[in-house]
Amino acid sequence: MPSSLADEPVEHAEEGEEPLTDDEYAEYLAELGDAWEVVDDHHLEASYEFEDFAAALAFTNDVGELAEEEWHHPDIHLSWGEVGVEMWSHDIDGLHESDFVMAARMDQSYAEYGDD
Ligand SMILES: C[C@H](O)[C@H](O)[C@H]1CNC2=NC(N)=NC(=O)C2=N1
Repeated sequence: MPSSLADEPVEHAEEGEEPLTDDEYAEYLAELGDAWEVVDDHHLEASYEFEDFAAALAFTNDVGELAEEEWHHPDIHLSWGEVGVEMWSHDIDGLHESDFVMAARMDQSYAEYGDD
């Protein structure tokens, strides 16, 4: 069973490394949930929906803990019932495999907020 993207380590971009091109990131994007899209070949963007503000805040905190653990941080927009996320590698001002790993980890976390 091939390892899923979420199981990959978050390895930061090397100094001077080029951002991924659309051909290079296509395979990673295909492994992410439907919430994600690439914007301007620069960053990943997703919007996750929740039943209320409290659930959206809890997810925001989960993402924040993940970001601190991996030292790889998204921009997060918290609203009532919705969390918007943007993910890219500041060091190379573009996309790196680590951004897709983080997005896959966020999808995994979101799966725990089922519509029960
Ligand atoms: C100043 C701090 O070390 C840098 O911002 C680290 C931590 N978090 C980061 N997060 C993201 N998304 N990209 C980075 O290059 C990055 N580098």
